[in-house]
Amino acid sequence: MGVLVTIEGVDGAGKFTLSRKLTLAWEESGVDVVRIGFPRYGESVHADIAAEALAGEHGDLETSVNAMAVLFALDRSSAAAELVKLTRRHDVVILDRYVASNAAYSAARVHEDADGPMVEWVRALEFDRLMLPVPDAQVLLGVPVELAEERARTREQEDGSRIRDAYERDSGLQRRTAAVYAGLAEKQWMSPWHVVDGSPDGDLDPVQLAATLLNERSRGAGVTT
Ligand SMILES: Nc1ncnc2c1ncn2[C@@H]1O[C@H](COP(=O)(O)OP(=O)(O)OP(=O)(O)O)[C@@H](O)[C@H]1O
Ligand SMILES: Cc1cn([C@H]2C[C@H](O)[C@@H](COP(=O)(O)O)O2)c(=O)[nH]c1=O
Repeated sequence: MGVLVTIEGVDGAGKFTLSRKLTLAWEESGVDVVRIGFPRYGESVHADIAAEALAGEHGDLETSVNAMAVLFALDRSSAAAELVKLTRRHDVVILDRYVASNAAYSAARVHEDADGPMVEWVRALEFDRLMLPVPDAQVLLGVPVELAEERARTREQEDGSRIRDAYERDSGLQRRTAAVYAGLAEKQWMSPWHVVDGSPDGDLDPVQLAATLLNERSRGAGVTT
């Protein structure tokens, strides 16, 4: 079995960029890696409806925290069998966002923390009911929220197809989401977490991180909730 690794963080933190650097580092050392990003826009109707809701379509759908979370969860559910298969066939499967995104954003939307009922609801829905595979390791890419917001704004100006959605425009939500993520990492929610500093003066070394993550399966992932 390969290692199932996730990258988590607020919007604009640099998750996609980091997942590419990690993928490159693994490939350069001969590790067989596959990368998947959630939500799976263009591949999953649930993901596309969620994106449309965040862009203002579908009436009051976006106002329901649980309905949005169920859409994101169903997107993952329809990829569950494939995830298990990929983890058997490759050394590493790296996911850009996964279940912890739903836990962090949903809890933040209802002003709860990592110990609240929303995080437990997401855990029961996705891991118990939908039986999604539990990651071997989760990486929290920490950057100051102001920097992440600035990056998302710049990306919007440079790429007309990346218009900021309702969550990205909500500074309070981004701050609360960062706090819930910190709480999930602190309690090592579901699997070991690695908190890395993605700020410009941080000491993030993708090559070193890639090596550390590769060892997670052999370390034997302990599960805490
Ligand atoms: N280390 C970095 N230094 C400078 N700019 C960066 C860095 N990492 C990412 N960026 C830039 O910040 C923007 C957001 O990065 P990226 O798309 O990787 O973030 P993300 O966390 O995947 O975003 P989202 O969750 O909103 O899709 C991009 O324009 C990217 O080029
Ligand atoms: C996967 C997932 C995502 N979200 C949130 C996080 C973002 O604000 C939006 C869209 O995701 P993207 O990475 O910016 O394309 O949705 C969420 O609340 N729950 C999830 O499971």
